[in-house]
Amino acid sequence: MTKDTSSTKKHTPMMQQYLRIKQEHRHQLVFYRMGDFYELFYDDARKAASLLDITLTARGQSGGEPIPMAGIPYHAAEGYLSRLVRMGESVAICEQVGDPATSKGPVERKVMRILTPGTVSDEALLEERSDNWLMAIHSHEQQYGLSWLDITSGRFRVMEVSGEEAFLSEIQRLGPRELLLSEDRNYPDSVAKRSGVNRQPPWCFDLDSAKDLLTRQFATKDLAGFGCEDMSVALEASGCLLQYVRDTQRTELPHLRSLSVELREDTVIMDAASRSNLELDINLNGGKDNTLLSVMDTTSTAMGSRLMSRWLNRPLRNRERLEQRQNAISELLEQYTYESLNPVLKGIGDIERILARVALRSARPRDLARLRDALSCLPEVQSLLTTTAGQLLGELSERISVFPEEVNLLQNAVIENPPVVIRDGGVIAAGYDSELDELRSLSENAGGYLLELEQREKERTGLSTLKVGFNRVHGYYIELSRRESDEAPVDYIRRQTLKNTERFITPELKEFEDKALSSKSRALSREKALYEELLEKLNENLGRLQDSASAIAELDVLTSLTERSQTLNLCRPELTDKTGIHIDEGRHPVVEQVLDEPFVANSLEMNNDRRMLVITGPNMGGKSTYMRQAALIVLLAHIGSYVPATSARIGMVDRIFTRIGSSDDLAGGRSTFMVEMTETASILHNATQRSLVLMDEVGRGTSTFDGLSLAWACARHLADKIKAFTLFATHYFELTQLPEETTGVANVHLNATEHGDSIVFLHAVQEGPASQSYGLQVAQLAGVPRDVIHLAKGRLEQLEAGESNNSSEERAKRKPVNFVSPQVDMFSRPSHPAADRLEDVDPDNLTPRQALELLYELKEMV
Ligand SMILES: Nc1ncnc2c1ncn2[C@@H]1O[C@H](COP(=O)(O)OP(=O)(O)OP(=O)(O)O)[C@@H](O)[C@H]1O
Repeated sequence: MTKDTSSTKKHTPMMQQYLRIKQEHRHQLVFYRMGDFYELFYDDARKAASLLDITLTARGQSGGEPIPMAGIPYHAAEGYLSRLVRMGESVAICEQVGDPATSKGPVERKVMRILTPGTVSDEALLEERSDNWLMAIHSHEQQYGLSWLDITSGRFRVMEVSGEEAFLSEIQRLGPRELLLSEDRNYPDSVAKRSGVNRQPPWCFDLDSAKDLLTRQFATKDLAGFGCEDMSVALEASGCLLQYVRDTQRTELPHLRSLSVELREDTVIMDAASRSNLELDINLNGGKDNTLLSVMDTTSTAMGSRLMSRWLNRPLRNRERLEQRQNAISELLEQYTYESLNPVLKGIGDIERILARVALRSARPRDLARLRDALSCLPEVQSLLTTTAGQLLGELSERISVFPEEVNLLQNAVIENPPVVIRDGGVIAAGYDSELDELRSLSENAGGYLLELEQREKERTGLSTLKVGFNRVHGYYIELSRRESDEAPVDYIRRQTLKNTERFITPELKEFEDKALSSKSRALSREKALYEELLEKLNENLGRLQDSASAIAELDVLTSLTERSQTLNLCRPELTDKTGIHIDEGRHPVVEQVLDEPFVANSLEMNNDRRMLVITGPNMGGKSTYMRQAALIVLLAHIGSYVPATSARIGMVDRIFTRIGSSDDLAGGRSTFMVEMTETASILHNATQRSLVLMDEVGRGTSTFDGLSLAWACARHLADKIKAFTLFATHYFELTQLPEETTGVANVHLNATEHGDSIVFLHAVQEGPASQSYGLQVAQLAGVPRDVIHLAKGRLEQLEAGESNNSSEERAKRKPVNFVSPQVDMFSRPSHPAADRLEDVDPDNLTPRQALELLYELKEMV
């Protein structure tokens, strides 16, 4: 805060009040209510002006300085709030609670609502198809505790991970909207500088307070039942998170009913880079189209769509569970139940979030109308599922209850199409409450009474211009033209003089006004009380309602997967605990959808004798597509989905790694090559025999020899030491020698043919290495000027001639050396010192790092 706000002493009384409130809400923008405006002052004003592009002005002076101010009209506040929250800002809304008429000094004000990106539950402030995670993190050395909650569903999770990479990958998986970090911990910029980061004092992460808070929330003796009793770092994070939610919501949180532990080992692990490379729900440009989710998600409800996204981001390794999902799909397919389920599910909508708002007592009238319509659909879902025999569908059907009492209650209590807010009433149906009906009839019958009064007064006074009217400021009145106003009877008391008319009130009209207005306001408060009571009644069954909602969401995802399997012609993959991947005529689920021409299906065979495929072929030939389709098929199999192939047998994998494409991480201070090597290092450290690894053009970002050497060393390490299932696409033709050097490696290539001067890509995968590289033809296709192509052709011919002159005979003489691949074995000439150095090396006992260092050493020698 700037110096002009540091002392409250010299400030005006109003500013003193503001500064007191601001002191308690230092991390939030304070919206301070002033009549019809919310005003922001000092730094808040500067920030809001720049974020919202509104005028920064000044409101008088206080403490001897002008007060910077930015104002927002009260009626337009929602739009501005939503923009701020989307930008990751938190806002404290401070209302006038005192009566201006009786206040001495500034009207009493109080913060009534706190909006933060991770705790909003208002529909207008949320993205319908994304989870809205609030996350807290704590750490001790390399042990990280994560706790995350979606207040709009009550989903509350914890996890502990070791090591920064795992920690970063989980944050990327969940993409929290708001992140609570301790003030005394340092985290990498990708975490600490995210939008929505909120630093909390270290004592908020106290373990004992956390346990106390959590057991009170769940009304349990301890946390043993949740399986997280010993996860102290994660519990410290959970405690901070729960306290934060309590502070911002200022209401009970009955929909937070349990805390679940997530274990990384249960899932197919993907690091942050692999996840984004595969474009699961966000494409490489940051958009949402052309992603796996965009193709697979035809769910009928937003809660289903959010679950689908969670499934894709967290593939499972539990084969039994996955087979249950497959069985559910095949059952839905066989019975065509999915076609009948779709429209019913659409009618149910997003009850998960509605129920959360019911729990938070912030449900709007339309939420209740939607809940009423949704609950009325549940019996139909149940009857559609009665014929199922499968385990999972059976389980879901059991979890979906019917709620005749709640439907009845809502049908009787709420009108068919209620208004957006309860503020002005008109929500509770007639006939639901006799007291409300009576109060309403009093105020509604006013019209008839007033007409009768007008008629009566006209007759009594004989004045023809006499009219009875109502005005919001002055209330009821009798109006006479100026001309006739002098003839008003004595009991007419003058209320207001207008240009052409005079307005009066009579004792009778005043008495009626009091009664009518009071009955109106009494009806309104009665209605609000009934509304609260309604929410209360719905909350009595909250647990069962939430269970039904989550089962419906799961059914929705399964129905969507079923529809997709039919429409996209997918097949049921066989899942096995044996290692290996066998895919017949596989397709890339996303590329297939966007191509105008037919997609060329390709098979893939990987087994213990064929663990690495070196993939060559021209640029644009389809190497990346082929590799990604393998990963996406494996991933889809691990969510229980059918896959784009004619048949598939997938050995369960533990991790999927991708080193694909490169982009600079300039903001993070890393060059393309550095990014590439960091990702490669992570793969070499973490891949196992059960991992699927995609390596696309490793080493491209540096000089040819460096790059080739690196690519080669990585490939050897993956093939010889790790024995991971690896697809290795490369333009380094020298790597096609790998199958001769080591076991378990095979060559495949993407084919293309020359057509005159041009090239035709056939996109079919064939055994063996590619025969040539077609780089110049592709450049020509891409529109590189003819002169440049011509120049390049000349240079290529020179290079090729030079190479064949000096190496054809020598090459023949060279015996294959285990360590260096044919084109880099320039060091193996007997007279060279590098050759002696190589003599000392045992290639089988080299770590990748040693191999790289050795290569650099050798390079220095020549
Ligand atoms: N199997 C296929 N069937 C039809 N079209 C395909 C197929 N595979 C790839 N394509 C088309 O070819 C384009 C290029 O594919 P891809 O990016 O996989 O080539 P690449 O060999 O990795 O190229 P580069 O070496 O330049 O990275 C794709 O965008 C797609 O339009």
